[in-house]
Amino acid sequence: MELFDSLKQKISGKNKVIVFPEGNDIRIIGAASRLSHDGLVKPILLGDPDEINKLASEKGFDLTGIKITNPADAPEAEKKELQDALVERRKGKNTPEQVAEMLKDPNYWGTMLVYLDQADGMVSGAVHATGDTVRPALQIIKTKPGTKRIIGAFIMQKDEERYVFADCGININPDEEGLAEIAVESAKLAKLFDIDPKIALLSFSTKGSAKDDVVTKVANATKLAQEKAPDLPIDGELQFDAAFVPEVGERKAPGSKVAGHANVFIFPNLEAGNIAYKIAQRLGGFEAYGPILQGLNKPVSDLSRGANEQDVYQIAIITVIQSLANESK
Ligand SMILES: CC(C)(COP(=O)(O)OP(=O)(O)OC[C@H]1O[C@@H](n2cnc3c(N)ncnc32)[C@H](O)[C@@H]1OP(=O)(O)O)[C@@H](O)C(=O)NCCC(=O)NCCS
Ligand SMILES: CC(=O)OP(=O)(O)O
Repeated sequence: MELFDSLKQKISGKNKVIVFPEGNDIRIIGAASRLSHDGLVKPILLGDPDEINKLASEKGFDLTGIKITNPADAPEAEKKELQDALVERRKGKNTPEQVAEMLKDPNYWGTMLVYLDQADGMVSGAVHATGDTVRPALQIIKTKPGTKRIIGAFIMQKDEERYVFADCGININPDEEGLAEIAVESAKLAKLFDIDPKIALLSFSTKGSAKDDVVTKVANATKLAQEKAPDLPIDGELQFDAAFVPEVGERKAPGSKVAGHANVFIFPNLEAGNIAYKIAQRLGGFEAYGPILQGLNKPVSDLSRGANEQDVYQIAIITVIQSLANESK
C-alpha cells in the first residue's frame, strides 16, 4: 500500500487536533480544509478570521469543522490562562513582561495550546524559519525523558524506495555523542515508517581511507552508536557510494552488514544533511517528508518555506502519527 494511504488509515477517525499558527497562508488554509474534509485532523487555524475566510472563499476552500482563533483578539481569560502557564514554565528564564511579548508570536501561542493539551500537535514553518518555529517547542514542550536533543529527519521516498536522512534540520555541528544519538533515534523513526533500518554514518572517508578530525568524529560516533544499540546494524565511517551501492560497499568495506544496503543515512553535520536532502528532492525527484522532529514530549513539525499545500497536508498526517506513537508508549 502507498505510504500515505497506510498512514491515513491509521489516523482516520482519531480526531486529533492540530494547530497551524500560520493560518493566514493559503497553503495552510488549503491543507487544513482537505484534512478536515477527509476526516483526518481537527485543525485550529491561528490568524485573522476575516482574512482567512476571504482567502478561503476566493479559492473555494470549505472551512467546515475548522476552528479559527485570533490570538491578537482572544478573550482576556484565554490570554491570561496561556500567559500564567508560560510564566510558570519559563520561571527563572523569562520575566512576565517577556512572556507577554512572546505570546504575540503565533508560534508561542500554538506551542502553548499543545503544551496545555488543547491541541495534540502543531505544524508551522511555511512562513517562519526553522529556528523561530522550533525554539518555542524546545523551551516549552522540551525533550522526552532520556533524550538530550531533538533531531530533524526526513523520510525520502521515490516509487518503492524509502530512506531516512538525518540530521537535516536542527543540530548544526553535533559532537560524537550527538551523532550517535541521531543515528539511534533515526532508526526508531525508520521503524515507524516500515523501514527495516540499516544505518550508515556518512563521511568523505570509508574505514580510514582518509585521515582528519572530522573523519575520526564519525568513526567514534559509530562506535558509540553501536554500544548504545548493539542489536541494530550500524556502520561507519562510510562514503555514500560505499553505503548505498552493493559492489562498492563490498570493495570498500568488505564484511560490513550495512555497506551497500544502507537505508538510514546519518550526515556528519547540518550542512551536509540539509544540502543532501534538497539535492535528492530537487535533482533526484524524491519526495522529502520533513523535517520530522524527533525527541519532543509532544509533536511539533517544521515545514520548509518551500513547502506546497500537499507538503503541509502530509506533514500534518505525520504529526498525528507521532502523537499516536507517543500514546502507545
Ligand atoms: C534549533 C536552534 C534554533 C536552537 O538554537 P537557539 O534557539 O539559539 O538555542 P538556544 O541555545 O538559545 O536554546 C534555546 C532553548 O532550546 C534548547 N535547545 C537548543 N537546541 C536544542 C536541541 N537540539 N534539542 C533540544 N533542546 C535544544 C536549549 O536548551 C534552550 O532551552 P532553555 O531556554 O529552556 O534553556 C538552532 O540549533 C538552529 O538554528 N539550528 C539550525 C536550524 C536551521 O536553520 N535549519 C536549516 C533549515 S531546516
Ligand atoms: C528544512 C529546511 O531546509 O527549511 P527551510 O527551507 O525553510 O530553510
